[in-house]
Amino acid sequence: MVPLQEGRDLMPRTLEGQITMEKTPSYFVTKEAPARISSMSKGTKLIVVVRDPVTRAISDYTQTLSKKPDIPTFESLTFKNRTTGLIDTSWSAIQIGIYAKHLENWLLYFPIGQILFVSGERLISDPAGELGRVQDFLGLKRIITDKHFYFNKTKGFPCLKKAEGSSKPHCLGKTKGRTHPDIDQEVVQRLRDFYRPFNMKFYQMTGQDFGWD
Ligand SMILES: Nc1ncnc2c1ncn2[C@@H]1O[C@H](COP(=O)(O)OS(=O)(=O)O)[C@@H](OP(=O)(O)O)[C@H]1O
Repeated sequence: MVPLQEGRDLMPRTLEGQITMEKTPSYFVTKEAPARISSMSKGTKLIVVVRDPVTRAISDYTQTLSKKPDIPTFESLTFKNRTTGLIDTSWSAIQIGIYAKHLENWLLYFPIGQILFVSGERLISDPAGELGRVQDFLGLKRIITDKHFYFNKTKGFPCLKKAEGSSKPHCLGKTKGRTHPDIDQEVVQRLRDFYRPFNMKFYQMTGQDFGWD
């Protein structure tokens, strides 16, 4: 994360009728981020894309594995002690998915109405619907609709019919939508049990049921 003044200097000036956006996934889990952003601009609207924390952890691991193929297995990193089933909550892949805990930190500085939670699952199954919510939240006209997307069977994900400034279709790159390794189902179940209470708390805090169970 860049220091506040530097971060502000890097941001372009926002004129009347413009919206300045900044995307840094790690902000949601960075302890100092809410205070820093709030002191820069209290009215900032925040958008967080969340997905099932178990799939998120496996996705995170898959990304690391692609860069460092020699890391231990997902199963061995998950536990502090496999025999007792004690989960290693200090492993970032696990820690990041405890959304309720991170959200508590943001609610010290921002009202819940200023944060939009986008479902990662619906972003795939109904991209236009989810982007409709984003446009409404930002006070924009619903310009992006169903017409802008098609389902790419090879990629297995929705893609844009036409990329901005181009007449060609555009999918996200090779690093998005990687095949995940098969994980021991017992470990997956243990993680489901671990996250359940945090997920319930998160649904309660956001007033949204993300259907992760
Ligand atoms: N349209 C489309 N195409 C490809 N991928 C899609 C799409 N929509 C959502 N996703 C999901 O986005 C996941 C990658 O996002 P990340 O959060 O890792 O992105 S980022 O690196 O933090 O910017 C990526 O996770 P993985 O499947 O684990 O790669 C996808 O599940």
